[in-house]
Amino acid sequence: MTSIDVKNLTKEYAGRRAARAVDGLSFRVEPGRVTGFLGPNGAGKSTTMRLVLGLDRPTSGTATIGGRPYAELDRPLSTVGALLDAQAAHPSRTGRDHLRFLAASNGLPARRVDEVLAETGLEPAARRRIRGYSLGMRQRLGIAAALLGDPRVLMLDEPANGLDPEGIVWIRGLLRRLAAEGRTVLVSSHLMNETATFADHLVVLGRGRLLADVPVREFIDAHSRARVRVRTGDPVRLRATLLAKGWAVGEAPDGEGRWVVEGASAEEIGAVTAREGIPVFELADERASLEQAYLALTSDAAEFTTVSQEV
Ligand SMILES: Nc1ncnc2c1ncn2[C@@H]1O[C@H](COP(=O)(O)OP(=O)(O)OP(=O)(O)O)[C@@H](O)[C@H]1O
Repeated sequence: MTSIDVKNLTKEYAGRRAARAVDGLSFRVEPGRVTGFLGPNGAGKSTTMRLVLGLDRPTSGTATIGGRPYAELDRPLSTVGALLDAQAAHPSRTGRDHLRFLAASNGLPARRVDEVLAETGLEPAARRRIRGYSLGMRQRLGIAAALLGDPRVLMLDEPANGLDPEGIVWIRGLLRRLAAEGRTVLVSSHLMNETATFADHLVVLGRGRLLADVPVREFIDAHSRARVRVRTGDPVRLRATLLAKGWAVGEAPDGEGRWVVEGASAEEIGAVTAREGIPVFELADERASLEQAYLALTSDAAEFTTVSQEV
């Protein structure tokens, strides 16, 4: 089983303000699931990926793939495939030549080029020069390159960037399939709701530190409060009754007489309104989105509370 292990990893960049891009970071990325790697701009996601791939040296700590540093892997492209910068391919080459070059220089069979071109839907553009590729096509080419060695581990930095809606559906399916095949899949993103559509697990960074290492569902439950949406024929009495019971009531944005009650369940509100004889036309639990939970966690940068899960 090939996991990514980051232990006490720290990276300081020399400069005017010696900043810690990564600060004492420890987490493990497990095989067989998609791990979403989240955090605001500058949180340290790309730096962490670069350190795992041996593209940068850590100030302290270790990053290993299957227990070994990247530099010690015998056939790196067959162990880990990465998409870091979709602009990295040479613009005057065709997509196919770019992949052929990568395959030849890494001792990979040429048939893999056709396989990954088919996998990423790039066959029609394979003989065109990369300079004419759209951002979405460059992303697909970067993903094709990552898949070339049929690796057990994939690390993709914002793979959905520039993809059209069809491309987004495609990448979701691809990520799910790669995980179902038992591969280790780490995917960074800014888009929380998007990440929830494909990730099983989350690693969240803030200012280079670990904020959360949890299953997606547990993350939402831990960081969002229950709330209920209720529509009534007697809003004045409903509001007064709920406030008297200590619930926070705010008017719902639809302006059609629906109220949102924070920190309550539909059962609780149903019981109260039945007891008080307040007519209720609608009553529903609302699920807080991952976006809300994520913002709640990262907005308070001072509160670096770590929610970790033993693995
Ligand atoms: N080569 C470098 N020299 C100096 N500082 C750097 C360098 N690379 C990154 N940093 C700094 O390290 C911090 C982390 O950046 P990083 O790119 O890893 O974050 P990120 O989470 O990937 O952000 P984004 O989502 O914006 O890509 C930032 O403050 C950034 O300015």
